[in-house]
Amino acid sequence: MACADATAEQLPDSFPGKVRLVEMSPRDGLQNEPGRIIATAVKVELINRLADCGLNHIEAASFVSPRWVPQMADAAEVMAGIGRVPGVRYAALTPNLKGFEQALAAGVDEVAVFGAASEAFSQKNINCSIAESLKRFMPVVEAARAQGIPVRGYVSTVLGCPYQGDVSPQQVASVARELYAMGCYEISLGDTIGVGTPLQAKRMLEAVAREVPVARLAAHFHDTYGQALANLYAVLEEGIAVIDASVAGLGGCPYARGASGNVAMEDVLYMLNGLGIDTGVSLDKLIKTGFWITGQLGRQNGSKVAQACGPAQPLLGPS
Ligand SMILES: CC(C)(COP(=O)([O-])OP(=O)([O-])OC[C@H]1O[C@@H](n2cnc3c(N)ncnc32)[C@H](O)[C@@H]1OP(=O)([O-])[O-])[C@@H](O)C(=O)NCCC(=O)NCCSC(=O)C[C@@](C)(O)CC(=O)[O-]
Repeated sequence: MACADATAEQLPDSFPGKVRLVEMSPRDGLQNEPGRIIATAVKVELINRLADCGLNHIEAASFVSPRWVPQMADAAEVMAGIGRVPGVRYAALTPNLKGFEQALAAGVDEVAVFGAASEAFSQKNINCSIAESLKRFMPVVEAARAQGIPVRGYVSTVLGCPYQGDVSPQQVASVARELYAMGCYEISLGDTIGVGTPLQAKRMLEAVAREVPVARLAAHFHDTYGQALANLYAVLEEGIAVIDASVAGLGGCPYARGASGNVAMEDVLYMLNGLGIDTGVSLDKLIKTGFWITGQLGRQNGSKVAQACGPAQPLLGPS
């Protein structure tokens, strides 16, 4: 069987017919890369290649404090360097008004505020409580609305926190509700440390869906414990139709100890192709892009599908 041709099965009724894929690698994928600062030109080429794969929603950068996340310090240069493909939405994280103003000047199409369901994680990641973070996001959402820029909202630690352990579905639902009520058009639910399992993911989603329509929710699962695809299948069955993932499974949050990458985009796409769910993305090109970026970073490709299908390409390593 050719790699791009996972056999399409009859789609169960509860599944969405179409899924929007949100590519995380230029931001979530690279923000935690250890060792050396990745060249702006590499980030720019990655984003251009991802757009060429058919991905039309790419989180390209992060306008956060460079002291907190040095890998994202060149966000404005990255935005200035990329080719802007019509129909592709180039998004960026903005934790506060300062970040929003920089993102606006850099010409992003969309911004995202990022909160957490766990107090401890909120403190470690953005240096404030959940309540304070929500207060801080409000002017960002208002300023974005005034400029006609859509705002996405993240809730981290939806299935567990590296600092405080269990997180209740009700707490996730409460933060998601606040972000949605504030004006975020979509809430992305992050299993930041990839500890969740399928029934837990379903229960969490059921609680959130009582507060925010499921059509306004996205799944953002990391694959630390190898559960991400199973968890995605569980939430697809509940109607989730937006999935965040990262080519080659790159990534991890600098403020979540032990967190590995996002679920690999290639693996998600292979599964969706097998379910007959339309995405408009080329698996073949994506696999090539995954090998290209892992070659640039000098690291192994974290996608099982790429490992199974791709030519065993030698790592080029950093030059
Ligand atoms: C939120 C802050 C800024 C608070 O950090 P703070 O230290 O409390 O902020 P502050 O307002 O006191 O400012 C301190 C300094 O930072 C500067 N500053 C302030 N804001 C900005 C900005 N936007 N851009 C550039 N610089 C900024 C500000 O100007 C000042 O500079 P100084 O006067 O000391 O020279 C900080 O904690 C921060 O940047 N955190 C970022 C953390 C981060 O990016 N984490 C990774 C992304 S979240 C994630 O990965 C999870 C997710 C989304 O993928 C979903 C999931 O998987 O769960």
